[in-house]
Order: sequence, then C-alpha cells, then structure tokens
Amino acid sequence: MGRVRSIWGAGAREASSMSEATIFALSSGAPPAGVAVIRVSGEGVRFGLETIIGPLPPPRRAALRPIRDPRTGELLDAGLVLFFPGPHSFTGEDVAELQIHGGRAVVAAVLDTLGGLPGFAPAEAGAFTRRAFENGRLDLTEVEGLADLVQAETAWQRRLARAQAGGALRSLYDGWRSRLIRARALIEAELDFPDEEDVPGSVSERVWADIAVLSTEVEVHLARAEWGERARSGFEIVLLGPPNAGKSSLLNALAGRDVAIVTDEPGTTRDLIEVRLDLAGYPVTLVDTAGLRQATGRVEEEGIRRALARGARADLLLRLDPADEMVQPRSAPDGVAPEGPPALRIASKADVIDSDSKHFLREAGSMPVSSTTGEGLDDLIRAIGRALGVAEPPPDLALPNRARHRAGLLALSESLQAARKSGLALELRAEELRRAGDALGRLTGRIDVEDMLDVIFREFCIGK
Ligand SMILES: Nc1nc2c(ncn2[C@@H]2O[C@H](COP(=O)(O)OP(=O)(O)OP(=O)(O)O)[C@@H](O)[C@H]2O)c(=O)[nH]1
Ligand SMILES: [K+]
Ligand SMILES: [Mg+2]
Repeated sequence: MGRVRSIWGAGAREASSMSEATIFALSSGAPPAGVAVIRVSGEGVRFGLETIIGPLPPPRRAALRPIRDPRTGELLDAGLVLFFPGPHSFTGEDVAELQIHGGRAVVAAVLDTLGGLPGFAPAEAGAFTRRAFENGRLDLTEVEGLADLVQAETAWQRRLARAQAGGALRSLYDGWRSRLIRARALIEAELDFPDEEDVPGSVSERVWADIAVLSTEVEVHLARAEWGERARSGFEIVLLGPPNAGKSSLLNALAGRDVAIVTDEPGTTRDLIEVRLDLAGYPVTLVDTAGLRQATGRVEEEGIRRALARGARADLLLRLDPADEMVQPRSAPDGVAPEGPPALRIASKADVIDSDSKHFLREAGSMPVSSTTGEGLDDLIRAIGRALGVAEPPPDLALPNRARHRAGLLALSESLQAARKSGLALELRAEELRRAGDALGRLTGRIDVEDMLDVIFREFCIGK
C-alpha cells in the first residue's frame, strides 16, 4: 500500500507540469459486451500503466496483466494490455489499450481508477482523432474518412470511408500540391531572373501545360462530387399515389419488415412514415405517404399536404397506380403529383394482371411490381439505381463527398483557371497559383482550418 501511495504522490507532481491531460475512454460499444476496449493516450500512459498493471508489456505486443485499483490494491479484472509508444501510435502520443471484460461494473471500475490517476481526464468525442490530426498523423480528409467509417451503415458508405480514411484523397491532394509547388518555384525563378538564359521559355511552357492538365484533373474529380455525396449521405425516395395503390405494402416489401399499417381501407396512411434502407449498398430514406385524392377530412387533408411537400423535394418519386386500373382506367389519373423530381411509374399489384397486360404496361413505360409475390422488386431496385445515377460507380474511390470538399475544389479550380489566362501579368498568374495552393491546404487541413475543426470533430463518438 505504502509503495503505491508514494508512486501516486510522485505522479501528481508530474501531472502538474504536463501540458495536456492524458485522456481515456471506453472505445468499444456500450456495456455489457464480451470484451471492452479502453483506450488511453498522452504523456501519463507509462506512469498510469505501471500504477495499475505493473510492468509495461513490450511495445505493440499483447500481454495478460492484472488490473488493480492503486488506492485499495483491489484486483478489478485481468485483461490484455497493449502499449504503443509515441510517435508511432494512432495519436502520435504514448497510447495504451486495455481489453477487459465488458461488464458494466468492470468497465465502470477501470474507468473510475483511470480517472483517479493524476493528470488523467475522460476523453471528449473525437479527442483521440483530434490529437492524431494535431500531431500530423492524419490529414483532415483522413479524419473525415474515419468519422464516416464509424458511421457507415451500407456497403458503399463503408467502401468510400475506408478508402478516404486510408488516404485516398490525401495522396491525390498531396500529389496535386507537389505539382503546384514545383510550378510556382519555376514561375518565381522566371520572375526573379527574367532575362537569364537558364530559365528558357520552354520551361515556362511546360509549367503551363502541366497546370492545364492539373486543371482538367480537378474538373473530372469535381464532377464526381455528386456521386460521392449521394453514396455518402444517401437519397430520399418518396412513394406517391392514390389511396390503396399499395404504397405502404411496397414500403414494407422493400424494408423487409412490417413498418406501415396496411388495410384494404382507402386512406389508411395519413402521416409520413420513413424507413432507412440499404438499397444495393446505398443509404436510402424511403417515405410512405397518404394516398392522393380529394380529402374527406382535416386529418387526411393535412396528410396529403405533407405528402406533396415531401415529394416535391425528393431525389426520386415512386408513382404507384394499381396495374389493373392502368390497363383499364376507370377514372382519370390524379393530376396533383408534384412536378420536379424524377419519377418512376410503378404498376402495383402486378400479380392481378396477365402477362400480356404486363407487356403492354412495360411498353407504356411503367414497371409492373407486386409486393405480395415480390415480382419486379429486383428490377425496381436496379431502376432506382439507374434513375439516381449511382448504377455505375466511378473507377476509383478517391471521391469528393461533402460540401466542404466541393467548396474547396471549386476555389482550387477557379484559381487554376485564372492562372492559365495568358494575357495576365506573370505576377498575377503566380498569385493565382498561390491561391490554388491555399485552397488545397484548406482541403487537407494544412492551413487555416481552425474554425472548421470543431464542426468536423463533433461528428465523432467518444473513444475515437
Ligand atoms: N394482390 C395484391 N394486393 C396488394 C398488393 N399490394 C397491396 N395490396 C393490397 O391493397 C390494399 C391497399 O394496400 P396499402 O399498402 O394499404 O395501400 P396504400 O397505397 O398504402 O393505401 P393508403 O395508405 O390508404 O393510401 C391492401 O388490401 C393490400 O393488401 C399487391 O402487390 N398485390
Ligand atoms: K389502404
Ligand atoms: Mg398506406
């Protein structure tokens, strides 16, 4: 006991000279779980580990250790301990991971013990990643990729996030940056020594040729932003049609579960009903709505108003009409559907018509679908992919995928284009190249990003 106390006291003095707290957090999911991973980062890691587990394990090698509360000497748990000395760690600081049993009381006791160590403080959301960024282990695009990877729900979200966290955008942008630096150096030389023979005109020509190529590469990359943003943040698809067209049934069929109430009563659905779906790897919000008709009461009227408003800002509409009525119209089709978003026309309840009628409907541009038998659902999912323009993924996964990227790339592209104006004085063209470099620097977080950091790191969960 006495020995433990003396270490405690020494640590407290050490901690007061530390610039930043040693942070710790439960990095795995909420207990109870089979295993819990607690992560610790900062100058106090060595001291903290020695205090609660005894001798440090060799770097990057898992070792089974008892974990004790130094205040009482009580054995809290035994678990695998990993030590990653800085700077070659996730944060760039000394890092430790404790893999312990994932029971609530075990996790609580170990967190409480860590919190009792001098200079130790619970990590805020994103704090580990923020240190990794500040220590130059990650650039801003990799940080964003990690945030997306943790949030990814669908295959395309995972692929994009994995590529970006692994440096796909970083290496592209760093490559562009090196080319810009080289171009600027050559232009500066020409500005400094305008009359010298050793900066021949052909050098300058090559510089501008490469800037032209770079400018095209940026344009091509920027053109993929829409794809990237859609694959990352998803689409909204709204079901519209007359009462009893089978909208709620189709929502349930696509969701694979019983989300919305289905009855043979027209006017069953009144509120908007949303489900988040993974449609062929893309995140989709599918919205069921009230059937469109002359409303019979205030509730239904409001339901229809909401249906139309939501439909008007959808990425895609699914317009349903019962197949038998499309083959033999009994009433004029409703004319109230919103204009604007692209729409797929669906002939619902296709199980009640014969194959000649289906052929006729396809020819007329409708897709026969049956929620009862599942017929036509796979075709519908493929058609949705085509209608949204995501059916053909771009050849690589280095894709701009958020408004921040789009804005930065636009600034970059504009500066490059301005720099290429041959009528402009060389000084001004050089200045535009400098601006292009700044735009890239903001994209990767090398410069001028303090104001954006809080926004970006807020996306993280605690322990990451
Ligand atoms: N045979 C057949 N019947 C269907 C199909 N889809 C829906 N129905 C039936 O059609 C009726 C209406 O279905 P809903 O899904 O409630 O239709 P809705 O468009 O949501 O109706 P409202 O919410 O009232 O606007 C129910 O009796 C369903 O069982 C289908 O694919 N085939
Ligand atoms: K109904
Ligand atoms: Mg319904």
